[in-house]
Amino acid sequence: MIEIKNVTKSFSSRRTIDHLNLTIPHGKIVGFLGPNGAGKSTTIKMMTGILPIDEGTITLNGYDIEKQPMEAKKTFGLVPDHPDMFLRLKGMEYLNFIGDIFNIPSDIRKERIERVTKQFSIYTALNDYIQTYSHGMRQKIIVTGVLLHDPPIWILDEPLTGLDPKSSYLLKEMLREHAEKGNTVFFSSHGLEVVEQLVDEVAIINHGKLLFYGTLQELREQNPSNDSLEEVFLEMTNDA
Ligand SMILES: Nc1ncnc2c1ncn2[C@@H]1O[C@H](COP(=O)(O)OP(=O)(O)OP(=O)(O)O)[C@@H](O)[C@H]1O
Repeated sequence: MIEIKNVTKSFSSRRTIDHLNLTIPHGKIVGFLGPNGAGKSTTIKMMTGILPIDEGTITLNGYDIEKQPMEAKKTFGLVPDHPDMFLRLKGMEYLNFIGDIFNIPSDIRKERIERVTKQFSIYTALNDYIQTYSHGMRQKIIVTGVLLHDPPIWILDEPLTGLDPKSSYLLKEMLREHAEKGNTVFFSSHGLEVVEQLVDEVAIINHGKLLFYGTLQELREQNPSNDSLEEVFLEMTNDA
């Protein structure tokens, strides 16, 4: 479970996140929607301890990300929007680094790395430098790292951008399976079709404020005059 309580964040006195309250429960896939600049990545960066919070608190499975960062960080895996990290490591070195940090026994490590990287078709690239990987391959190596330590909470910032259809399908299956086991999956997306296929609930923000949180069914019931999720979304986030 992720609990965001009254969180505010400003950049150079411009308020980007404005008293945001949101609880992401166990056992659900929650999609995080909002137009460009709405504050999705900023929220995810505060959730994961990358950016400090100005006001309010964020807890992950009960651990405060600012007061108990070590405990909180053990409970989640993050797939960031720009997967351009550890470029000077080879794929296998990166995965072993993750395995060492999270004390994953070598037999489990070997089995998970082999299984997931073969599914993602990056097994044969594990001895290449991440620098040489495409955007999609970089995403896949980070997702493999998350699956390697298998934390209860998965947080993903636009995870499907740049993935080929097979990998995108596979990742969606993995997200569903993770939530079905009672875990928490929270991902931001601009792909409304993906959201419609995958999520149990959606959170919609604009200008750092929560506009809606609930199921797609509830969203439709609240907006009966619009036929599609696209129309609901456009009307809800229309600034004109
Ligand atoms: N480090 C920063 N310094 C100054 N302003 C920032 C910083 N990070 C984000 N912002 C601003 O905060 C606002 C929200 O940005 P954010 O990246 O959270 O939006 P987003 O919803 O993820 O957008 P997108 O869908 O385009 O990725 C934007 O106006 C952005 O310019």
